[in-house]
Amino acid sequence: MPSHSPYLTPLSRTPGPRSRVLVLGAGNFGSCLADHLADSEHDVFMWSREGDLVEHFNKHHRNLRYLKDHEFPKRIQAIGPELPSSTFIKGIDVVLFAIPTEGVRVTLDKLRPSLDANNPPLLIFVNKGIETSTNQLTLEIIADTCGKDIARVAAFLSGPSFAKEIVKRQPTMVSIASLSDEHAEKATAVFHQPWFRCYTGNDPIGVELAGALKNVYAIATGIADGLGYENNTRASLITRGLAEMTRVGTAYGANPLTFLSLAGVGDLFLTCSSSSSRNYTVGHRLGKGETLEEIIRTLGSVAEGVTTAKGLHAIVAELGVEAPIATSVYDVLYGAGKNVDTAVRELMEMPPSKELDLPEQAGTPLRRLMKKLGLPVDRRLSA
Ligand SMILES: NC(=O)C1=CN([C@@H]2O[C@H](COP(=O)(O)OP(=O)(O)OC[C@H]3O[C@@H](n4cnc5c(N)ncnc54)[C@H](O)[C@@H]3O)[C@@H](O)[C@H]2O)C=CC1
Ligand SMILES: O=C(CO)COP(=O)(O)O
Repeated sequence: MPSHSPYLTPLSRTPGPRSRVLVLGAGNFGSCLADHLADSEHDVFMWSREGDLVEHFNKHHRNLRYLKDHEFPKRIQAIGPELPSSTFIKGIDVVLFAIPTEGVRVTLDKLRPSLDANNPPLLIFVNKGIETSTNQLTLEIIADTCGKDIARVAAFLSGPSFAKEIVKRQPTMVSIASLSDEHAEKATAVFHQPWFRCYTGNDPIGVELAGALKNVYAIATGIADGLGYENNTRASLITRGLAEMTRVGTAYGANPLTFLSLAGVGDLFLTCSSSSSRNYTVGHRLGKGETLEEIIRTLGSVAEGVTTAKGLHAIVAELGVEAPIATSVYDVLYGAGKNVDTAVRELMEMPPSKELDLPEQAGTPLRRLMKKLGLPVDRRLSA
């Protein structure tokens, strides 16, 4: 059972349909969601590419490297390091991708021959990033690797959800979006519990962009905090970060309201204001004077904002939108050693501008994607 404070009443489970779920990735988030799903009485198989972790997990019901203090339910079976066979996958109802974005394409490529395009398992993605080699979001990667039938029904779960709090059954709320309303509802039925409320939506591109971009702004607030700036600065960066995210998202074709959702401002606020966030921590340590190489070497876990800052920089250039905070983060991480203090000063010395402005031309990347998927663009487009 999860370890609650004795003063908190644990929320009880709501019985629901039982599924056979394959969780890909046994890091912080994969193992935390495997725990949640097993506690929701699903049959859970958790794949890891780390053979020693698999062996140790099945013997001791503990994860060798992540969430080390937590004892996992015995009904989770770890598998790996090889990906499961086609026959195994044919018996699976839900495949949950909980690996970093950089690993999604190659994993989908390997799984594709096992996926029946006419009757695929429900595919749910929780990664929050932009692929660096293509500057694509995961929905675009799915369309490339698996084709339109699978991309049209993929679902995306995102929102303010630190793994270490979910395993303690702290009340948590997330967004689940898909181009298919039916599949967003199916994914919700798999995850929803009184301690883990899921809200459905039909803007997966907005949900994905919000989840990926907030990591870059968390690096920015971490830098400011690390430098010694205080609450006014952090609140201002979060708010201007939200304006930037909404502007980029709208130009991409997302619904601007998505940035006011759990996946949007909810996760932005969480990640930009807590030292539990790896992305915030990267920024904080940069602000304190450490080098990026040293931070990455010792972090022990992925901070997607570091790679996403590159993809975002390219998208901002392609769409021609203003994103000064994202540009500053990119310059600090990759721009000829720009000093963090200089980056903050340059932001503060920009000329005054309108507070809320959305781009007039919206949706080119989304139009491209919807055309590829053979779907109408009208109700998805923000402007
Ligand atoms: N930790 C958290 O609280 C949350 C994490 N996320 C997102 O979930 C994704 C995974 O994050 P974490 O589990 O926290 O990361 P982690 O660093 O704790 O674990 C990553 C896992 O993925 C595996 N992995 C890494 N690269 C891989 C590849 N190329 N192919 C196959 N497996 C690979 C690792 O072996 C490890 O099992 C990220 O996109 C993150 O932004 C989303 C919400 C909350
Ligand atoms: O996305 C997260 C919580 O919702 C986790 O954030 P970090 O990856 O910065 O730890």
